[in-house]
Amino acid sequence: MSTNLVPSPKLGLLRLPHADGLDLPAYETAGAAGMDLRAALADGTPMTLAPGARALVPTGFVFEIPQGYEVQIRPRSGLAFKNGITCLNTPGTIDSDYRGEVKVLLVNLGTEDFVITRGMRIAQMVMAPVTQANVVEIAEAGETARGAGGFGSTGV
Ligand SMILES: O=c1ccn([C@H]2C[C@H](O)[C@@H](COP(=O)(O)OP(=O)(O)OP(=O)(O)O)O2)c(=O)[nH]1
Ligand SMILES: [Mg+2]
Repeated sequence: MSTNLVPSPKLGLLRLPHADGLDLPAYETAGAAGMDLRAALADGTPMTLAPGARALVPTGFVFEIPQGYEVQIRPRSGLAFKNGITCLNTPGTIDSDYRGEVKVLLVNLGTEDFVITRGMRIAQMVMAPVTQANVVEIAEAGETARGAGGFGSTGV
């Protein structure tokens, strides 16, 4: 259930045949920012990620994201802490006009094999507003106190 004061934007989820029977992503608590994504692997054919290996894991859903929004795919902290499993391209970006299956790019940064089974919650998705910039090429960039200082220029 949404606790937002403004109406929640609609996120369409198109279930693909290999997601048959899997729970829809859902907010697990009233204030959750993300919804967990499940591995839509065939039953009985788990995927093993060896240390250092990466794999694209299917979620079994096509998203219909409203224009003006994106979906970010982020790691789950429990898997990262316990198993060294994270999303290689975090945060993954799902464009509002993408109509392919959403997949999760997992990498095993741990020291043990990690076995992914059907229905396992492998990552989370956060829907967020995006602003498309009006890009203009300029001749000079306006002066600021920071100038070109960065990468630790303000000290520790
Ligand atoms: O974790 C991810 C990241 C991306 N995508 C899908 C949706 C996204 O809209 C599309 C393109 O992603 P991105 O722009 O990050 O990849 P790219 O390498 O720039 O590919 P493209 O040239 O297709 O944009 O791939 C996923 O399913 N999972
Ligand atoms: Mg791209």
